[in-house]
Amino acid sequence: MSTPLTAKEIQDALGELQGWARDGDALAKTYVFGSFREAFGFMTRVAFEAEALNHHPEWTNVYNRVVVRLSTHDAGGKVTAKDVALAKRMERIGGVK
Ligand SMILES: C[C@H](O)[C@H](O)[C@H]1CNC2=NC(N)=NC(=O)C2=N1
Repeated sequence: MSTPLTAKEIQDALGELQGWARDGDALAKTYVFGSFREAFGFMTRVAFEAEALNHHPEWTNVYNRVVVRLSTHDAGGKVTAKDVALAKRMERIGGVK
């Protein structure tokens, strides 16, 4: 069972995650790319990371934009360390947008 992070732990994590914010009980970021191909390439690479982590994003793609929300279903939809880990992997892939 994943343990939900405290509000302070979430804020501390967000301090290291550029462009991310708390959205209810999730971490959220909107990535904007130069094209659909770039956006979908990002999603493809993240998909393999998510599988490796066994932790998956809730995301929407419209053309060059990918809206991401991360929370942990197994923790009642709260934010856990797994969400922070996946966000950091996404930052390494997507970089600063
Ligand atoms: C059965 C499978 O291991 C679980 O459903 C995993 C898969 N990916 C997941 N992703 C997310 N975001 N939260 C989870 O609790 C979760 N659990």
